[in-house]
Amino acid sequence: MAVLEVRDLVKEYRRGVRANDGISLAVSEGEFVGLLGHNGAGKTTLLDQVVGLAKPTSGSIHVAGRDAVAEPAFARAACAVMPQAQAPLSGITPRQAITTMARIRGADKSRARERTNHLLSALDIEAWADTTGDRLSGGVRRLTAFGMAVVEPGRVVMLDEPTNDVDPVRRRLLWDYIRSLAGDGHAVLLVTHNVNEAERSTDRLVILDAGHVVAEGTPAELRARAEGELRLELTAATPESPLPQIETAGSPRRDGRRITMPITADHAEEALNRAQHLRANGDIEEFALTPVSLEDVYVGLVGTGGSNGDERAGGDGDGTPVSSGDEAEPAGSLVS
Ligand SMILES: Nc1ncnc2c1ncn2[C@@H]1O[C@H](COP(=O)(O)OP(=O)(O)OP(=O)(O)O)[C@@H](O)[C@H]1O
Repeated sequence: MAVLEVRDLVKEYRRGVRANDGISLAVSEGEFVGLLGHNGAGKTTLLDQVVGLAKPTSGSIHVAGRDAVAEPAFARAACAVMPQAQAPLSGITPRQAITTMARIRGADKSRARERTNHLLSALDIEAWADTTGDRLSGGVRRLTAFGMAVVEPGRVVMLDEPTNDVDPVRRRLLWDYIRSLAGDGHAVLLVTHNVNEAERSTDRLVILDAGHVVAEGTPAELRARAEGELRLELTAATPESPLPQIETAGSPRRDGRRITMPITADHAEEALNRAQHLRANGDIEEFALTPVSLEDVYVGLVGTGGSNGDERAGGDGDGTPVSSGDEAEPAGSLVS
């Protein structure tokens, strides 16, 4: 059953910025959904509207079957939110901040203490439990904010970039904890720019571009949209070196000396042989053949992003697509 249901949501800010432009999505009990999108795609605006911090221009939001726009107090009680901005922790410690949030959200003293200890341990921040906020690192502040949000989680848990500033080891603890929240039946909606981590942990992903949902599905479903199952990454001898003659499953992309080519599994062996030959000739320095990642699909869908689409590079965030222009050949052809 969908605990969070958003339909045709439009949010137009005063100066005419259409931050959400007809978004529909649903998150069910026990489901972990990742929300991806470029800077300014409208992710935070969506979360803000669910808990009444911004009012929709049109469309509807239901939390546990109730109209969240008409009943913002209910929505706030039913949703745990970790905002994007750092929590104001000056003069208070992680232990005090998390315990206080537990009390605000209805826990009695002993439960608040127990939940706080559990979170400090699960996130491995016990060493800083009694250090005041102004002396905490950015990562520990972020983990404290996460603890504050989920100490008494509510039926919906919404997290806006919780892993920012967090070290790789604790980031894993954080992802595991978020996964366990879904395992306990909470509906989890998580905003992130970390496509690879989202791919590993979430049940489903929703990709936003300029206020629209441009794709949604399980990580495997989204990966299946890619051209070819593999990527051949080559480092050319010089930025001017011609594109190597290799049969591709789509348009190669180029970023200086770095060239990325979509390859089908059927052509993998041929592509490797060709790359080895080019390296022996000194035409390329190195190469690697890797399975297609969700990041490849994501970059193909939203590119560098931009609220009016002007900044799009035709599908590549860090490289220049060479599907048109002098060096280009149509997808699926032998490029030279
Ligand atoms: N209070 C506001 N008034 C006017 N425009 C706003 C306001 N808040 C956000 N915007 C604009 O709405 C658009 C969407 O912003 P939003 O913060 O929702 O994006 P986002 O996807 O969360 O971005 P990021 O990944 O950078 O956090 C942007 O163009 C932003 O400048």
